[in-house]
Amino acid sequence: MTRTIIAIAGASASGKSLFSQTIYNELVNELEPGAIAVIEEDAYYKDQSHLPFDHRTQTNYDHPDAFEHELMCKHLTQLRNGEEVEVPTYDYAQHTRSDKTRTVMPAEILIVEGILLLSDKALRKEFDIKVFIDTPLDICLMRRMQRDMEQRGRTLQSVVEQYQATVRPMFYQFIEPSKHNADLVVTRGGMNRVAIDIIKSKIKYLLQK
Ligand SMILES: Nc1ncnc2c1ncn2[C@@H]1O[C@H](COP(=O)(O)OP(=O)(O)O)[C@@H](O)[C@H]1O
Ligand SMILES: O=c1ccn([C@@H]2O[C@H](COP(=O)(O)O)[C@@H](O)[C@H]2O)c(=O)[nH]1
Repeated sequence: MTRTIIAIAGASASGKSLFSQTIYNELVNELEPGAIAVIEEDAYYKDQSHLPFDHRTQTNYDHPDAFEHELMCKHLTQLRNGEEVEVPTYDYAQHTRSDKTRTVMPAEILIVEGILLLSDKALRKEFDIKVFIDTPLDICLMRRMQRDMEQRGRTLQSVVEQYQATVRPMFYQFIEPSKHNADLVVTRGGMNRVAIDIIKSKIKYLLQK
């Protein structure tokens, strides 16, 4: 069986999750059970439970070193080879992994979404289709403020400070340059109906082959 791994990369709050989840939700009931799955790069943030909470708030979460990309690569290889994997789960409010894992079965179509997927050479080799969600950074910041305060237990001050200290500089150092590794660059992210339909058509085509 040929399996296809699709990477959806882009800035924080650019709409990667919305784009990925829209494709997944619109296809999941149409396809054979288990044909499609989604994995988040955020699940592979390093475990920091050995560090005091104050130290964890100081981590640069937008630098590649914050992730266990080796484990992610290993899991993608296992999934491609037809093996199930235990994906970690991440707690944004506690800034560390939770003690639960999520079992992911080897789907024919695997969508992977995350900020630094296209900046890592080893990870890039795992992807058959590479998409970059290209959303202006000021719009990402507005969305991130709202989302992080509502869903990730953050204050406005902490979002702004982190944005200036790491999120913005790391975007220019790592994420934006990685756009050139993409096969497709998508504007308007999760609301780009044409782009969503193109990826859906490609997935259906691959599953018919
Ligand atoms: N095109 C869009 N228009 C309006 N809101 C959007 C759009 N794309 C994403 N959002 C919202 O912005 C927030 C961040 O989007 P999300 O998909 O979680 O970003 P990412 O996964 O890139 O961090 C979410 O609350 C989401 O619903
Ligand atoms: O403990 C953490 C872990 C991550 N972050 C921020 O999350 C984003 C990546 O997630 P998206 O869903 O793509 O926005 C990244 O920019 C980190 O800064 C965090 O704040 N705290």
